[in-house]
This record gives sequence, structure tokens and C-alpha cells, in this order.
Amino acid sequence: MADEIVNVNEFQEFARQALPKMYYDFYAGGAEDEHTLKKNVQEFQRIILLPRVLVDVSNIALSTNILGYTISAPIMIAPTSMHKLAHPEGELATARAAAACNTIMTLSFGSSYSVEEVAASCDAVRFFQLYVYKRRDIAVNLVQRAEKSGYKAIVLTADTPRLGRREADIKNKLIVPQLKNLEGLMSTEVVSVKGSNFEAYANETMDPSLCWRAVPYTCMRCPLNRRVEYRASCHNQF
Ligand SMILES: Cc1cc2nc3c(=O)[nH]c(=O)nc-3n(C[C@H](O)[C@H](O)[C@H](O)COP(=O)(O)O)c2cc1C
Repeated sequence: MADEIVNVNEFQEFARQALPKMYYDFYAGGAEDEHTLKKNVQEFQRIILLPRVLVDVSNIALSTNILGYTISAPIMIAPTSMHKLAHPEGELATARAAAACNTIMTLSFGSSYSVEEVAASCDAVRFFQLYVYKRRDIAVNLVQRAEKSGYKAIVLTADTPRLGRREADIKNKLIVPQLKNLEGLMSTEVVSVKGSNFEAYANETMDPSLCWRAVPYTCMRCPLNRRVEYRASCHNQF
């Protein structure tokens, strides 16, 4: 391992060496045979930048605007759960990094620190990512708490009617801690002899019937978030 980490691949190798295998696999792994995970990397390799030579690039502007917030470059922090599995400071450190880089952090529904703890820790511009459970009161509770804590938008995750079958987590019998944001609302502990309690928990709680109808339901409870546009064709179905 080089003394100084200079790129993302080296960070990944460093993490592999530093973390317990169970947690490294959780962060690095994908579902089933991991076709999509591999494609994610391969497809980026197909993008080649064409340099324009003899152009004055002494003054370049990468900054852009997201929902009215100016960020330093078109790069934001995507929601990823349970940062504390990697480091005790978890999402508090991630939020500090977002503030230092002048970008936006999207806090995961499944964060290790609560909505309120992350909000109190620094002044980064924050969005909150929402999973919609069968128990809709959970979504309402979290949207209201996010709004009260100064989160600027709700990022609705729409691709998880079921959690992908993450084979590494099953083999490792991954046990995830109680989700901080759900303390006092519901238990996320699932005892499963088959292995990963994460898959069992997620598939019991997620709402597979989630569709566009849920969007206004959620937004009505978040005044900041009323500027949602519906695709007319979808909207007409209701
Ligand atoms: C370890 C890990 C945890 C994740 N946790 C969440 C999560 O809690 N909520 C969510 O909406 N997406 C989650 N994601 C998905 C990411 O936000 C992101 O969409 C994914 O890495 C794919 O990136 P892409 O959409 O740019 O391909 C997670 C991804 C990883 C790798």
C-alpha cells in the first residue's frame, strides 16, 4: 500500500485491509452475480474526455446549482447507510467533508447517526433520503423530523421494492445494528438462522406496492418539497 492514498481505487484497497470482512463486503458488494456492479465500473471506462488544446483554462468554473443551492462541482454525496460500521464518527464526518467541499450530503434513512445528530453537527447543506415502508407513519415521522432539522429536500428511493439478494452478506451472516432513525418507532432486529438479518428485515418492512401515488402523500407533509413534477402519463393513472 502506497504511503499516500492518491485515488479512489487505493482508498478501496485501504478499506479492504482496514475493515472487518463482513463490513467491507457490505460496502463493496452488490446483488446476485454483481453484473450491475461490474457494469457500473465498465461503463464509466467507456467515457473518454476530448481535450480542447490551446484554450485558456486558467479560469474554470465547475460550480453548479441544485434546487437553488450552489455547490462547488457537479458531485454530491449519495445516500449510503451505516457509516459507523467503517468509522466511529460515521455520518458526522461525512457531513463535515460535504461542508468542507462545499457540496450537498444526502443522509441515508439507514444512517448510523440520527437525522437530528447529523443536523446538529455541522452546517452542510443536507438532503434526506427516504425509504417508504409498509408502515407509512414511519415515512411521515422521518419527513417531518428532517424538515424540522433543516434538511432541504427529500430524496425518495424508488428502486427497492425488495432488497437485492446480496450473497456476500448472506455468507457473512451480516448482522446490522438497530437503525438509529427508527429508535422508539420500530425494532429493526431480525433473528434469522439463514444468515443476513439485513435482507430479512428489509424485505419484511419495505412496501413493494410503492408507486407514484406515494409521492404527493409524502410531499404534502413536507412544505419544502411541494415542487414535485409528475409525469402526466403516470399521474393520470390515479
Ligand atoms: C454500502 C451502500 C449503502 C447504500 N445505502 C443506500 C441507502 O441507504 N439508501 C439509498 O437510497 N441508496 C443506498 N445506496 C445506493 C447509493 O446511493 C447509489 O445509488 C449506488 O451506490 C449506485 O450508484 P449509482 O446510482 O451512481 O450507480 C447504497 C449503496 C452502497 C454501496
